[in-house]
Amino acid sequence: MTKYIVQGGTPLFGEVEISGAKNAAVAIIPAALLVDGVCRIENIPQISDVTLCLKILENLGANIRSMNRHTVEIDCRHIHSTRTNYDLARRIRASYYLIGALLGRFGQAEVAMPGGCNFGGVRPIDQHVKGFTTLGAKVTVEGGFIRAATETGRLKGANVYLDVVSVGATMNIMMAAVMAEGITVIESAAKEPHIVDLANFLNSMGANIRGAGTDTIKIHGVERLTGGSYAIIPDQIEAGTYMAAVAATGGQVLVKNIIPKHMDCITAKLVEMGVEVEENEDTLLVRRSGKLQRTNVKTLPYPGFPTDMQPQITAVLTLAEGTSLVTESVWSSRYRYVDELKRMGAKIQVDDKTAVVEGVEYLTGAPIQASDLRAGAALVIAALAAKGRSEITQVHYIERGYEDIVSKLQALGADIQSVEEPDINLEANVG
Ligand SMILES: CC(=O)N[C@H]1[C@@H](OP(=O)(O)OP(=O)(O)OC[C@H]2O[C@@H](n3ccc(=O)[nH]c3=O)[C@H](O)[C@@H]2O)O[C@H](CO)[C@@H](O)[C@@H]1O
Ligand SMILES: C=C(OP(=O)(O)O)C(=O)O
Repeated sequence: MTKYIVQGGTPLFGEVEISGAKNAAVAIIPAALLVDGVCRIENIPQISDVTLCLKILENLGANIRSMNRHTVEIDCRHIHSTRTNYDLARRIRASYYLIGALLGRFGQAEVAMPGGCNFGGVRPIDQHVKGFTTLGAKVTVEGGFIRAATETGRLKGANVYLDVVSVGATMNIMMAAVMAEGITVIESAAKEPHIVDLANFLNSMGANIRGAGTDTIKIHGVERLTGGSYAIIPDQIEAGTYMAAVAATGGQVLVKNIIPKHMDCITAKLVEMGVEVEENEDTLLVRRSGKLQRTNVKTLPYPGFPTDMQPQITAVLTLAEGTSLVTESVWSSRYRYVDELKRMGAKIQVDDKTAVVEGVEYLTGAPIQASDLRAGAALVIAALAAKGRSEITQVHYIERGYEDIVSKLQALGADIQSVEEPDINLEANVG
């Protein structure tokens, strides 16, 4: 079992380089299945979700060459199966993209029901299914697999009106439609930066997608996608997490390799809280010396405040002067980390979708456990700011989405170590 040991209370100083975006990478890698050629993908983050995505593709017959730590070449010219490995696919949320990609290229797909972060509520995929069926596929669930297939081997372009703004459904339907016959229009589409990134990737391989980043996306089906080279955008949420860490601990950090526009929704909130943020071409200088001020935060689809930053900003608000309200409006529930923050002395009351956060003078280190990826990030932030020692367990969740988080924080002066410990066998101690 790996755990992080954090001795908190040290302000962060220095520079941090942001990696490629997880939620773009986990879509673009499956999208390589649509390409009848070699895709060179650069700025791939070294995280466990990416490793899994690559393994799933390899099992389907993709030839994957690692060119360097952040660049892979994926050759999907000789895919031999449209049925994914059950145990691999069920472990990540993004495995749902394999359905759109396989269906779009081969007219059929069999993929395990997706996993991913468990926020304590449901994570439906009905809008994905609605999109596939509107394009002419039959979708069933059998033996834990989602099976999607067309009668003719090729989907037919159509208008898809999403009932909820869904990142996953928007990207999945885009993948399925890229080689469909005719034109597909996705209405009420999500607008996150990774949606634009996926469209740019597919267009660079020969697709014809217009309007990504707006709520109407138009896709002219093409016959074939060929190879090319593409670099993934920087991770908005990883960058936001380091910004939040500086806000919590104090100090000054240059956050490098970012797209400032993508950060506006996060920067604006931190500035309201008294954090100074200086924007340059592809960096943000983040500084906090005075007291943190209270604010209210409501998560919304892009360009609103991202739900994937909600736990991290809440961790910062536990140390702000006054009472803040945090409202989660994307997911029905995403507060499993709150009990862990309370172990550190945070004062938070959750009532349905709203957390009432009463700022405290300081947090104290404690043994705490990550319950999902961003919950884990929030605990790291709290532990860095807290007085004393924290032990964070279940850090494999954190490593799903943060490349080298321990060494990046150490380079900023944080006292954080990753340690391996044998699992405790409770049964062996009985009697
Ligand atoms: C791999 C990946 O990119 N994961 C991100 C993606 O998840 P994911 O794609 O699962 O999230 P969605 O944008 O689809 O979900 C948004 C909302 O729509 C609802 N919904 C979604 C699909 C559907 O078929 N039916 C339905 O009702 C969900 O319950 C949720 O309330 O976007 C979320 C919202 O920004 C992020 O938190 C996740 O980090
Ligand atoms: C919830 C997240 O990821 P996933 O959808 O892959 O579980 C996330 O990135 O915060």
